[in-house]
Amino acid sequence: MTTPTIDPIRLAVPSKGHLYEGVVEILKTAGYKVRRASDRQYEATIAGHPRFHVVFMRPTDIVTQVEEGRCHLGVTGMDLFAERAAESARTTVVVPDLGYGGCRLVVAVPESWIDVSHIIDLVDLTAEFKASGKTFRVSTKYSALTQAYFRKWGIYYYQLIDSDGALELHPSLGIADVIVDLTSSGTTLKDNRLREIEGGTVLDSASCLIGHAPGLAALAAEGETGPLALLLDAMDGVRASEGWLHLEVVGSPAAPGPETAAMVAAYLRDQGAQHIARGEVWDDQSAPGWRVTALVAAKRLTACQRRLFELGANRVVGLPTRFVFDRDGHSTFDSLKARLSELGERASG
Ligand SMILES: Nc1ncnc2c1ncn2[C@@H]1O[C@H](COP(=O)(O)OP(=O)(O)OP(=O)(O)O)[C@@H](O)[C@H]1O
Ligand SMILES: O=P(O)(O)OC[C@H]1O[C@H](OP(=O)(O)OP(=O)(O)O)[C@H](O)[C@@H]1O
Repeated sequence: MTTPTIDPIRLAVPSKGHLYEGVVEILKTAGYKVRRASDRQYEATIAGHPRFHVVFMRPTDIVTQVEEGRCHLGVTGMDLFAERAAESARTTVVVPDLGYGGCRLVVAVPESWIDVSHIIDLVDLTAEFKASGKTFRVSTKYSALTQAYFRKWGIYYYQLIDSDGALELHPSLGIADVIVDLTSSGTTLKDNRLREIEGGTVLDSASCLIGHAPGLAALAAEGETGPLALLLDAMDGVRASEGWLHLEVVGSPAAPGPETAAMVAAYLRDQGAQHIARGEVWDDQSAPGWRVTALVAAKRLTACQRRLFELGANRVVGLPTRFVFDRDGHSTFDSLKARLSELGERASG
């Protein structure tokens, strides 16, 4: 008798660039360490998770391969998903923002265009170009998003120049009048004497996790202990823990226990701490004391510690958190499962 082979779960990860390291780090923290020998290796396994098979691709190709079902899951930019597959019934967004790769798709004009400060100014300008027999040219890699955005603002008279990179050079070279491109720090626009205009943000983007709906439906059917649920739960736990420390404040036995602990808890609440709990403890001499635990934003702890000592703390410890699971927290797997079953019902009925 032959053992039935189980198909691998194919996860597509950007091979390099802005979106690569963030996901590899999230996966590693979640307990899914990608074993990749070199950055020229385009396939990898995940230690301890033999069902997963990682393939490295360009972020644009990831959208296509997930759409076509060759990959169950893929990490890409929301900008690329929105441009290519937003209306696809087969691709679904599993996690819209993985917490890195943030950038915006914006309309940028030459700095010298002092009369153009708002997107609405392009309505008249493009009409003027047309009236004088000129073509208003817009360079972009995002023609679908640009067209939809311009239509929304009533901008109709322009020609798209499709291009693959270094668009910021196009206005000064006379290839285009304006560009629609990504920005994050703003340095590239500034260094090329371009600027954003008000109302000119076409899209806010971040790294996202997308999936092939029919493939995911089969995996979701394996339930809460199946590999899809375990991966998504682990990623939820990691993302919920990001930026938080597990704080332990231990109080002097000399300070009146319950009252001091209550004051410390109230102070931490004011500082935005979460999941605050307090209780009685005994030191190794059996002297009674108190303890407050909480989740506190890592960036706030240093500024809090002096006040905690003033209130009666003896020791303040901030421990790194790796996973945070909260009974009322968002479950990506549960909401995905609900969405997939809705899609399934719609398709069958
Ligand atoms: N400046 C930026 N800061 C953060 N994220 C960015 C930035 N620029 C682009 N991104 C994100 O990274 C994605 C592109 O990734 P990257 O440029 O690394 O790969 P690529 O598409 O293979 O690049 P190229 O086509 O230029 O070779 C974009 O679609 C966007 O989601
Ligand atoms: O606002 P900034 O922080 O300056 O970032 C913006 C730049 O980042 C991206 O380019 P990328 O580095 O991906 O190079 P590319 O030209 O190959 O796309 C984007 O296309 C911009 O050119």
